Amino acid sequence: MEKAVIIALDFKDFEETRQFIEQFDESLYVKVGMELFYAEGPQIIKYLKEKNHKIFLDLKLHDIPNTVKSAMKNLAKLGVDMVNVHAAGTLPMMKAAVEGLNEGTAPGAKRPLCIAVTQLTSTTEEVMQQQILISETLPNTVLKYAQLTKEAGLDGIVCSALETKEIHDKLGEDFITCTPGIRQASDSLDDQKRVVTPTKAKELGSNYIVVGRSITKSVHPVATYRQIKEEFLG
Ligand SMILES: O=C(O)c1cc(=O)[nH]c(=O)n1[C@@H]1O[C@H](COP(=O)(O)O)[C@@H](O)[C@H]1O
Repeated sequence: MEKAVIIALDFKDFEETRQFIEQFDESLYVKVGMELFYAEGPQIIKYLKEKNHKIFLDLKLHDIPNTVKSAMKNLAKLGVDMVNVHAAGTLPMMKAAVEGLNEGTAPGAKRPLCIAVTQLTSTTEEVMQQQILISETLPNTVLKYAQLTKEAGLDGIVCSALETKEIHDKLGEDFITCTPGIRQASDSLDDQKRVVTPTKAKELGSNYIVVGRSITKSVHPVATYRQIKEEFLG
């Protein structure tokens, strides 16, 4: 199973992104989320692909099955490596997402991996129970959503590294766990709640860690990236 540090390019526009990317001379795995994609659209994907970076397009689709299917068909045409949905969209929506991706992927090309967000790493069990009105525990909710995700034919989930081990134990090592909410011990948590260090995420078996502000707001982004990569993959 592939393991990688994915850098979240949470920048306001193309220019900020270009300035960040040009500091690196190696091929990266980057994440383009709502902020950057809504500002720049497909041209940002084209730029990153031309620079030979792998791309996780994180738009967290959550709508009726027909809409998600059509949207995924269009996203597949961008030639990205990974996309995602919210598992809360339920089984029919997730199945439709995969159908759309299959239809949109060019013949002979590899369809983008598709993963589902279980519970956001900014959510605590208390908030989930009191505001989303899910009465289960958080680990049970993540597990149930992960089971539905697998049943729908997706490749894995987004969760906290805190949940990775149980997911791999129950659903197999091949089922991808992509884990944001990564912080070094000395970092500020910001809006994240279920937080893990890169070293701990490695121990717990995460396939991908997603790291944004710890790298992008660092005084030395390249050095910080290499250090996190060494901790997670080394
Ligand atoms: O799907 C995601 O990537 C995601 C899911 C989740 O549960 N939590 C989460 O933080 N993310 C994304 O991961 C990145 C984390 O950024 P930092 O908190 O700056 O490291 C952001 O781009 C979020 O949009």
